[in-house]
Amino acid sequence: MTALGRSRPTHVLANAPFRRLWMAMSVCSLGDWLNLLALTALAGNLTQGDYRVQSLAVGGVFVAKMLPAVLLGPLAGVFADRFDRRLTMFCADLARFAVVLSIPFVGSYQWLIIATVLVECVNLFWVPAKEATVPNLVPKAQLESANQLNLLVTYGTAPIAAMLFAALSVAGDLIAGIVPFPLGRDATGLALIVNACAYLVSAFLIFTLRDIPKRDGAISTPSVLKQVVEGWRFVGRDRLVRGLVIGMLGAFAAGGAVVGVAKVYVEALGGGDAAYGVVFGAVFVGMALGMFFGLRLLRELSRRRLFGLAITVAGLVLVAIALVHNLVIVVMLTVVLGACAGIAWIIGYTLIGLEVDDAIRGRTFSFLQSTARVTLLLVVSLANPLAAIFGLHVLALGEFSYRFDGTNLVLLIGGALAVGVGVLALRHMDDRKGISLAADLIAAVRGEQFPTEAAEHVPGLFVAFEGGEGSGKTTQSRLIAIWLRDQGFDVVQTREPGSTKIGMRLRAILLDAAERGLSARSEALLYAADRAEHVEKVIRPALYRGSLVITDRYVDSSLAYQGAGRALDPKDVSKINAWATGGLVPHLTVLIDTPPEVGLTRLGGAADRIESEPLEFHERVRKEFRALAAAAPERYVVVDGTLPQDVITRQIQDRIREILPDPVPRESEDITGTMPAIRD
Ligand SMILES: Nc1ncnc2c1ncn2[C@@H]1O[C@H](COP(=O)(O)OP(=O)(O)O)[C@@H](O)[C@H]1O
Ligand SMILES: Cc1cn([C@H]2C[C@H](O)[C@@H](COP(=O)(O)OP(=O)(O)O)O2)c(=O)[nH]c1=O
Repeated sequence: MTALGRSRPTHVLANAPFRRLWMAMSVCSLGDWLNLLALTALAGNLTQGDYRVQSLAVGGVFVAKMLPAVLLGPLAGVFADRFDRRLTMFCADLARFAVVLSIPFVGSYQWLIIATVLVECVNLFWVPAKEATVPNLVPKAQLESANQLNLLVTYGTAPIAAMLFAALSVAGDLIAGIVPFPLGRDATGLALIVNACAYLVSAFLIFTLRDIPKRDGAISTPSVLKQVVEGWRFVGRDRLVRGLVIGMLGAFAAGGAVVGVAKVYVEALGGGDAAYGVVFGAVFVGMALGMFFGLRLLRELSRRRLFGLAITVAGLVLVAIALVHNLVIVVMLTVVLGACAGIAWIIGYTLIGLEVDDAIRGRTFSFLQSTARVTLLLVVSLANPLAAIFGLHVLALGEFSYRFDGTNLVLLIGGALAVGVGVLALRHMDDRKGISLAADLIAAVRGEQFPTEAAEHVPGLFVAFEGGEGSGKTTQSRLIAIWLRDQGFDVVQTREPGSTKIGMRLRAILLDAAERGLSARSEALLYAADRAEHVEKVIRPALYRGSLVITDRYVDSSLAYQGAGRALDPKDVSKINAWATGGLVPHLTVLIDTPPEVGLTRLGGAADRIESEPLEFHERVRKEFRALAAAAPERYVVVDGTLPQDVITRQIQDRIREILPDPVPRESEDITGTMPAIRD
């Protein structure tokens, strides 16, 4: 999406030859979608009567449409390379025109399938020739915009084609009512004629496009299967990407299930070809709505959570579609389904763009595209045969009878799968563990941000040490960490600022005594930035491994030093820190309360930027620490820092002992059975 800002796609269209090619592509895309709709509808109409035969017939069209690309794709790429591209595209368009036009005139299912395979074989020449031509017509800097426009017409024409198909069906029925319709058995003939004409228009546009060079460089069309296998090797390694890819494919499959069985399903509900067009279009209209408006909705919800949620809801909606036998409700639900799938796609794409390393981003995208094709092929080619095998059942419940057929079953399975994938994605990539989804959702609906994390829900144990300069935090946190390790706990001892790579740089800026000009606000933001890194890279991962995390300073330091010390609004400091930490609160905070006169005299070496603040500053800091502890005594232990070290240590140990988990987690006790428990 960022590319839109860099070079507007309209600039590419200012380029006359590309504009002409783009128009040809648009017309062809519209024709392709119309073709898919008309052929599946015609296949269904030609085999009306037997439910199983009809399901298989519609499924056959999908298989005939997809198989040539999978089997012959790479081969055709090599051939397409040897011919003049303009001539290739021109002849391909003429051939497609002739073959598509013949379908309604012949009007038999066998010819429909043969013609479909022929058209797809011709497409195998047209598509690589077009792909190879675009870089010749467009300067490199605008290639990305050109590809976006390309994508826009590839999918953007689908709802237009669906609506056109519905309109043509109605018009066809009307004409057939007045004069017996001569072409084919029904109104799909009209759609196929329009489809054939679209290819003819494209042929004309291409013919007049003299700028297409004969050939230039090789066209490479790697095998789809090879792309998938190789892509997974890179993509499968990363947990986040794995979650995203599985989720996006789940969303894709859910949409595919509806598209695959829509014709037979709509007919079972009493709808004709026009209704089929409407349901088909509803998926794409919903998708477009989801992509454009979905992200504005629930702006405050974590994107990763919204992603999983959208897929889960899509699954539930699909289940409802499977069970409700009312065409109007089904169309409305289909729009919702499309919207959920659209939201999932756009979040997935954006997250991959933002969070996946540069080095594997390109591969991830191309992996996704090729896997999406294979998924779609599998879903649509399995959906109809599965529906056919299951056949038609009518459940009689007293006076009521409930129809449940193969398409219902397919939609039900698709829905259940999507729910499973959605829940998996929610679990796999949750960035707000410990906060219930419901609480998060309610907050997001109200427009509130980041409800505080209830510390009890985080696995592991999180203890923070706080206090003024020289109060003895470092000494005590070290002693406590040793004591805990001795008991068999996995302990991560860390501190702020500066426990991450970025944090070390921030620390250098923050504590450099020469850095006098730093404003209070930027100081607060830099400490928060360090904390955000610290939480994401060190603390959270350790807690979720079940470790005990001991940190020397945390949010309270910012509230005390920046809030009270620098006199910033405590609410603001609290808010940026809640954002930075995702609301992570320690289970226990140990405050070592030492008067600044005492603490400051303990320090050796040159004073850093903060240490060299006047005494009143440190007094304010101390007061704030004590106020924070007094406000939530259950989460604090306050010890007198002037006491001898060993006395302080014992006091802290006594308090921590109360909240220590069992060193051997219950699950592993179950597994290990008779293994002795770990003692000293
Ligand atoms: N309870 C105590 N009594 C006296 N000196 C102490 C005590 N605790 C720590 N010290 C000493 O004070 C100095 C600062 O302690 P340190 O743990 O580094 O404080 P902080 O991390 O809070 O700045 C160290 O030299 C340490 O040995
Ligand atoms: C974490 C944090 C530290 N600070 C200050 C307090 C300390 O003077 C300094 C941290 O330096 P450090 O050398 O770690 O001091 P200490 O041993 O006392 O912890 O940064 C803030 O002002 N805000 C914060 O949020």
